Amino acid sequence: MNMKFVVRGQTYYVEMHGKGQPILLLHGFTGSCQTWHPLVSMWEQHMQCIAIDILGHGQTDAPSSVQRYHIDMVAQDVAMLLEQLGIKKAHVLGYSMGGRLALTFAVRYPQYVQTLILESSSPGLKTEEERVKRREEDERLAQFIEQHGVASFVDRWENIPLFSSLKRLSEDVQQRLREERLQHTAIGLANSLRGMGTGAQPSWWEALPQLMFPTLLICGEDDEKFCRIASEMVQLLPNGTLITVPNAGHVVHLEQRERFCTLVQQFVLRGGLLHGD
Ligand SMILES: C=C(O[C@H]1C=C[C@H](C(=O)CCC(=O)O)[C@@H](C(=O)O)[C@@H]1O)C(=O)O
Repeated sequence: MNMKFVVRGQTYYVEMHGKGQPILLLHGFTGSCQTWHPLVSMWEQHMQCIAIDILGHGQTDAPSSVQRYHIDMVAQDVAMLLEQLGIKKAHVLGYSMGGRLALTFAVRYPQYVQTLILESSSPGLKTEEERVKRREEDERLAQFIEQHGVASFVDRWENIPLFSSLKRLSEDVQQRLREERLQHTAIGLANSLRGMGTGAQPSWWEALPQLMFPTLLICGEDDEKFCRIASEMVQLLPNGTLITVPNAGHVVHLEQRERFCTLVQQFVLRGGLLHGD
């Protein structure tokens, strides 16, 4: 079921599939609800899947004001969307940028969170020096998008080292991912980087020890950077589990779809426990 909701003047596109325990699905930068389509068919028998196009992405509005994309603003939008949907508590799954949003949402609105699942994500950058440097990098990337267009940006983006393992996937899967990345507007992607990029958000490193709900961190074995981040995060989480998935890089849900699906479903249906816990 596809719906649109207005939240503080912004129209959000939402897809809902299945029945059972609600799970909120938050895609990554250049993603959309389509990110989850290959997985929902396996989850919908047991979980009510609620996917959102994040501000600036897909069929959700892409406002011109950078401030509107601040990750705290978007997390509040998510809370208001759940209220409109009548959902008091949900499992929350975020991939990459969507994981940073999921973590922001969990820190700000823990009352809504049953369990938290973060795929290839981070709590942000620890120091203001790192954040300033990253904001400058993301500003340059945002200007590239605006000056050269989304297609040129996607050509560049899909070839960064972080996604090198995706070349192992079939042409069909790679083409579908490319088409998902191409659907957005330049202003939406550029302002998403400026407003909710890794350098623009607060650091949640010091908030991790306060997160009492079960938290599952998933990273791909070949994604050294985000496995390193996850290994540090799990030490700080009171109820954290880290699963490193072999033969996968940053996009675990694509590169090891069955394993990812099973991990998430087991974690959700067992209330935050995994086999052998
Ligand atoms: C390249 C880095 O940062 C980017 C990498 C991943 C994030 C993401 O959401 C990518 C999703 C995708 O394209 O499949 C993105 C983000 O969190 O906004 C980061 O900009 C890096 O080395 O940190």
